Amino acid sequence: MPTIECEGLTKRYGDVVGVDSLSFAVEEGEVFGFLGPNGAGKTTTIRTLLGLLSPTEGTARVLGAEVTDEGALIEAKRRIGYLPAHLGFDEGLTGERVLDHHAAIKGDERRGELLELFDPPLERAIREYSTGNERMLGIVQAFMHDPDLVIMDEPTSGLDPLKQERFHEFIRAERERGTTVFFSSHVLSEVRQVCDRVGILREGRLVALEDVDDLLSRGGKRVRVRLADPVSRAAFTIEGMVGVEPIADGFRFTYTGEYNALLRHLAEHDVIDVEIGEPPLEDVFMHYYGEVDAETAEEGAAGSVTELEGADA
Ligand SMILES: Nc1ncnc2c1ncn2[C@@H]1O[C@H](COP(=O)(O)OP(=O)(O)OP(=O)(O)O)[C@@H](O)[C@H]1O
Repeated sequence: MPTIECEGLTKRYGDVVGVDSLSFAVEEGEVFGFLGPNGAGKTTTIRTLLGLLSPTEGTARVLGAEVTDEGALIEAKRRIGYLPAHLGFDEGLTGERVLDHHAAIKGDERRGELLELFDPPLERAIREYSTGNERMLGIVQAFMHDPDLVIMDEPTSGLDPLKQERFHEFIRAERERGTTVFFSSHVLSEVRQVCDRVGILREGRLVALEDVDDLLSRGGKRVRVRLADPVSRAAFTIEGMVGVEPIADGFRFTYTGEYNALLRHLAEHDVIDVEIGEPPLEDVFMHYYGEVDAETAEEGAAGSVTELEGADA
């Protein structure tokens, strides 16, 4: 049984579509990243999964509980940790009281261990907290009852780079412990670092659902080459090169073809320098984020170089 399962999940706010016909499953032990531009429907999905919004159509189950079955969902939520985008803690309480309150409701298996990694000033009132402190308190709260599933809405927003890295390490360790993690993000590098799979949402629809490794391997390589002799872009471009841009003494492009073909091609030129870098995950994501329709994006997901090129333009 998948830990999260949506079938045709649709949420409308009057005439506004929040999410439209979402179908996907998150398996036990997976770390799943949910990406999409502003207004794509990430928060709507998360709030629906937690029973805070009711679906207009379709179904969703978390830990086997239908989200519309209040009794079953209350039971399931004992085993779920939730970190909302807007934390909404009671401003007058100290951090300690917030955690004590949570402990009384859901339990407290791991507070000490978590506070060693994320250390908000527990003795101070929430109104005195910085954004990052509040986020850290939220992380401790989401994990302290040792849940089987943790759902987080943009968990690293407001954390400084050091704390973000600590959070990523922590999530990797959680994965080893077998915790299922579902989180939304705008941060591509964090998804690449910690997720097994990613779903990309655009205008309420799921436009991609795949392994991060597949996404990366299909993304090609970023290449930058400097040449001793001038050559026109048209003459230099071969199959598999995407978004070829002139730079001083050469070109930069994404390469999705066979390595040998590229090396043979480069050997025909007088090469001063060549750099072959990271797969351009950002390009792939920008393709989904950009102003193309969802149908086109799906073709791009199947590996169409032309579509990726179109998105670069
Ligand atoms: N309470 C509401 N009433 C009306 N429309 C809403 C409401 N909440 C969300 N929406 C709309 O639903 C769509 C999806 O919004 P949602 O907040 O789920 O997106 P998101 O992907 O979480 O965005 P962000 O990255 O900006 O947080 C948007 O068009 C938004 O304006």
